[in-house]
Amino acid sequence: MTDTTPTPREQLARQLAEAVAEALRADLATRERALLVLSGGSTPVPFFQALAPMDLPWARIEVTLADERWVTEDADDSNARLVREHLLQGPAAEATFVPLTSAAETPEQGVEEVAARLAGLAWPASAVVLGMGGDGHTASLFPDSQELALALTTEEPLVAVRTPSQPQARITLSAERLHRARRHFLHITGSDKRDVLARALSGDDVRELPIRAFLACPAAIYWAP
Ligand SMILES: O=C(O)[C@H](O)[C@@H](O)[C@H](O)[C@H](O)COP(=O)(O)O
Repeated sequence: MTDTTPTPREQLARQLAEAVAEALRADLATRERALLVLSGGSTPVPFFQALAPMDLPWARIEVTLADERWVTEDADDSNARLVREHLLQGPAAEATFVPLTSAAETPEQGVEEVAARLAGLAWPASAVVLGMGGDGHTASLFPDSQELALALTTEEPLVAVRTPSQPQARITLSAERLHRARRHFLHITGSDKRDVLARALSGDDVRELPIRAFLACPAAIYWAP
């Protein structure tokens, strides 16, 4: 007899999907369109898979990314590919997805075009779902990035980011634009990230642990072992 009890991480993904769906429904009760900002990486996949089949007016929902690696959409490490493969399936395929890359060689060359693309979306976002790396980064706001100070202070929506800890050039929503949301969710799993979160909650230096810029938005923390 196979055990069908969901794991803590599967339960977490489902609870987060229900909370995000509820946020979208609430906003769409009074607005024509709603915007959802998602992070990439590995953690969100079960969340995307739990959200995709939900009964939502997907044709009125816009989806974009908190950040992206500056790679083609068919690359293994493309966040756009992750969203298309795990979220924009079935009912959710009706959503409007706005990727953060262009045909430009570099994010520095592409940032203006992508910013123009974002301008027409339904800001403030209904929800921003953030992840977190072991170094306390979120989106592509990395402690070892020379663009971190700019990304934390600029009024511009997007920043091109290069950082020694990452193999690819990246583009990220700025802290200002990530804050332009009605709700923030932090989706993390495992004991290592729990310990990083504990450190982040016990200090104030955002440059040391950039996730700190979003812990008092307020943020709903979705963590499972
Ligand atoms: O492009 C990315 O990689 C994400 O947007 C990034 O900010 C992610 O949320 C963290 O790196 C955690 O990634 P994992 O979920 O893979 O640990």
